[in-house]
Amino acid sequence: MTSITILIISRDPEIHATLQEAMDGNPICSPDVTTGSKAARECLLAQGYDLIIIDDRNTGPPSGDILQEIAALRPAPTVILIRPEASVLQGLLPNEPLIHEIIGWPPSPASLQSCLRRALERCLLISEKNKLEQHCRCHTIFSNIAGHSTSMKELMDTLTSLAEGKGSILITGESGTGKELAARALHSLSERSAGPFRRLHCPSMSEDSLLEDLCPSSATKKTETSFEKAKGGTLFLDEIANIGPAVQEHLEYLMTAGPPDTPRILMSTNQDLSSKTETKLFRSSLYEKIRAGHLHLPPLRKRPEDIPPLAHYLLEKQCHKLKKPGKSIAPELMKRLMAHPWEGNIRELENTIIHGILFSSTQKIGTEDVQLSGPRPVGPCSAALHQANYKDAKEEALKGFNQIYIGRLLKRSKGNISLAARACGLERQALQQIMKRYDISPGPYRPRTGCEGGYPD
Ligand SMILES: Nc1ncnc2c1ncn2[C@@H]1O[C@H](COP(=O)(O)OP(=O)(O)OP(=O)(O)O)[C@@H](O)[C@H]1O
Repeated sequence: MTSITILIISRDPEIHATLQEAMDGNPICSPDVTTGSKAARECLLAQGYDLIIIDDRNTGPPSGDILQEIAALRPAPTVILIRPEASVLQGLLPNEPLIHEIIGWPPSPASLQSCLRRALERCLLISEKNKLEQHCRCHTIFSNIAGHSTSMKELMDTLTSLAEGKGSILITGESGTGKELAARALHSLSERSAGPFRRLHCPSMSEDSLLEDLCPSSATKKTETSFEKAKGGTLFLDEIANIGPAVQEHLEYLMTAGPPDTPRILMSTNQDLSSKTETKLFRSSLYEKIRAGHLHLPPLRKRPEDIPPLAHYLLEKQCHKLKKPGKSIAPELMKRLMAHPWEGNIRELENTIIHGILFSSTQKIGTEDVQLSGPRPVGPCSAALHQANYKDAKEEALKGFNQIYIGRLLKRSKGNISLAARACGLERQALQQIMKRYDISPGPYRPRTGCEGGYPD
């Protein structure tokens, strides 16, 4: 049976007793009682409530501060306000939209019963609606996550239960294992799913701007900080391993004593934070806090049984995205995919599939349509290179690598730069810059007439 969590905020023991008596015998009620605003705040931080009853009789204007904090809670609770009897009739209250029922005190037993009944019915309906929405969300979210190995099933279970909590979560795993996908799933499955999801890519920000962005408000920043934009939702700090000491300290403050409207904080890393704490590069007190909620994504090579479902899922997804007719994977290619070590994990698999879609000329993608072993290292062993200084030798090796690698891409794309860029996971402009730097022209790879199957850029 659904149980309704209730918080009664009142200094008056008579109110506690009367309300508890009115609810007595109702098995769905489990009221917590608190006497002052400070204790109430602690309760609100610790858990979510379906129903909050606030005694507002002796405090002048209706408890503005606490009401403001309640207004920021997600999901929004049902709120009952207890007022001195006379003031019930005194027009609208400043926070009227937040308040669902007002009880004039002392109430008649009948009016108290009916007010509580209405509020509890409302809470039950909201809880049923939330459950249904959660069920639909799970279905949609999990249909975007492929893989049915035992480790993937365990991962889904951990993800679902972590999503239901309120604490911060650390997502670890090698590059390309799906950490960002997991962060988005955690947000979508959480009770904050209606709120915003903001991602901060830590390595691409300076310590100062990261610090500024993590502030509830910042005098120096003209635009809203990411913290503000993520209020009521989730803030995802991607790649936190190298954040500076000041950011680490502020993060720890947010996680321990941040304001109640602090967004839920998710973090990711592909590094070993525990060894970073040993070398004092990462605050051990922060590490202890963030690893309390931990989700680890195993590398693809440790779950080869996930490769076929992932390959099929990514094939369908990318054919749709690239507006290509449905294709299939030849059995020989699937065998090669299963045997490949996938150091770049699912992102590498996805890029391989994109390559196959773009370069296969039939409906079936075969081994000849993909590049699994990557280009062979070029030139570094030549005698001439060994005589050059390090900088020149490196530049020469890079030139050779780029000419062969990009040359092969352009050959396959018949000189089409956009297509070549997409196949290797670069932006068109970035590929063009590299081509310019290493003096690579698409001309020789283009068909001689405009109608020999070349693609317009
Ligand atoms: N289980 C999965 N099912 C379907 N697609 C997946 C799965 N895991 C990852 N992907 C896809 O693989 C790609 C890489 O995933 P993502 O960006 O989440 O990895 P990451 O671990 O955050 O990578 P990085 O550390 O390099 O930032 C994305 O396109 C993502 O949608």
